[in-house]
Amino acid sequence: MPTARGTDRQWRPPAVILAGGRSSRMGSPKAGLLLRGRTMLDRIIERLEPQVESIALNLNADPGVALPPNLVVVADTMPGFFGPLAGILTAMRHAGRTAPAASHVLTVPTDTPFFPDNVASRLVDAVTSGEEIAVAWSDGKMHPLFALWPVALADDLEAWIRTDEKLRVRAFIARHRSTAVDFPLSATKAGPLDPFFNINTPEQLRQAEEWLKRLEDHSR
Ligand SMILES: Nc1nc2c(ncn2[C@@H]2O[C@H](COP(=O)(O)OP(=O)(O)OP(=O)(O)O)[C@@H](O)[C@H]2O)c(=O)[nH]1
Ligand SMILES: [Mg+2]
Repeated sequence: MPTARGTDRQWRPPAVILAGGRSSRMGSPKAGLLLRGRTMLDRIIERLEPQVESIALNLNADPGVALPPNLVVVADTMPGFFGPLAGILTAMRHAGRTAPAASHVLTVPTDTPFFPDNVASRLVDAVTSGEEIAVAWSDGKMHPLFALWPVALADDLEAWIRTDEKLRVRAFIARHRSTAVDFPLSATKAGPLDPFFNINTPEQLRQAEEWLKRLEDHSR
């Protein structure tokens, strides 16, 4: 079974980009936001593509931007905006359908454009069984949407979404075997950058623009 460490170190997981939320703090869909002239989605795909076997986009509304023509789009299997866990469930179901040999599926949110270029391989290396979740950390914080999810947990997750009131990703992780994978701050010419810098608001978009400007200025 192409699972992980011990069986196939080169294994690349299927991946799903999570863009199914309402973007209420930002006010417009985050996948289509421009960051120094390129969409967040383009930036995420470019970084993710070399790391994974396949990419699908989880989306529940108009992204507000033209999508790459070959990109597979999957809406939540449980409609109703149940939050990120609904996107994770959709990712598990999608992988179960399209990559039946895969033990795990990787999720990456659409609003974190500087994520590490080895996030997939480090998470894959960390799991020791088909039942274990691997989740990214940096700077003492968990980033629960950067995780490798056992596809076999889909039915359990669906039942949890139907019954739990808070629907917190961390609480779901806590119910299962998981392993934490710590990532260092990225050493850039403009100083240390948390690779999981997350853009939820117009102010954070401005800060990300500022980062990119500094990085580009320093590389000249
Ligand atoms: N599939 C799905 N994904 C969701 C849902 N709600 C949030 N997400 C995803 O979860 C991740 C983190 O969510 P937030 O950063 O809070 O994004 P959001 O909910 O769109 O934004 P806010 O409305 O401002 O909270 C993003 O990648 C979202 O796309 C949902 O109901 N369904
Ligand atoms: Mg939200």
